[in-house]
Amino acid sequence: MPDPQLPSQPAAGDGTADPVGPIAAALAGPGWCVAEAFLSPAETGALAAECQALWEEGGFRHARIGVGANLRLRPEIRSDRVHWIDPAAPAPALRPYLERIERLRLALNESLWLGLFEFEGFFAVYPPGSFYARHMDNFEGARHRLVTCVLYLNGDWAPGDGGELRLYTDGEDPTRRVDIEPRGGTLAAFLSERFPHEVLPARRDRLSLTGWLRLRD
Ligand SMILES: O=C(O)CCC(=O)C(=O)O
Ligand SMILES: [Fe+2]
Repeated sequence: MPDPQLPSQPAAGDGTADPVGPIAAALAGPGWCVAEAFLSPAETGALAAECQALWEEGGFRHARIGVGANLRLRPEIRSDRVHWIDPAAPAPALRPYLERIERLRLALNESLWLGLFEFEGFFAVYPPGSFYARHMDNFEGARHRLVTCVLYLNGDWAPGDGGELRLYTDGEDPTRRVDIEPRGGTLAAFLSERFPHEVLPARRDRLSLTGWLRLRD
């Protein structure tokens, strides 16, 4: 099996490398990948500042799980806070990311015939001690999310800070897993239906932009 850990790449915005092709290839192969420097430090910093400003305005709420009438607060399962993005009016800081995700959507539709229709996503903040227990991204009764994309926004995340994304690479065997550090500018992408995952407790505020390429309702 090819190594799904993509090599560290130059900033995608500097014209020397485009991460979209390798990510699409990794999703078609092992089904998951980690792309460092998916955004440049400046682009990542602008998103972190946007996230911080929304937080200070009181724009976040406790994340819930489930769908429709079954949406529930379950802090014993997840304790992050979220702010959903309005795709019709994205903040300027979101544009470089949304542009790259749109190209990934088109590349996946071309290579894998996934029929991905749109992106939905939210800023997430995991305050110290918060986590998200092992889960799948599609809740009962809704199977529209095909590709999970998580972009990390803390420019100075260090190994002792916790908050790793633990991805179970073989759903049958819980010992087969990778822990992905949430370092600013890194994108973790995986097929939503294939990989259970969890977020280990963060020891400091952990900022991210989580979203899905999904089918039409
Ligand atoms: O932040 C992460 O690393 C993953 C978040 C997640 O699994 C989710 O929001 O469904
Ligand atoms: Fe998830």
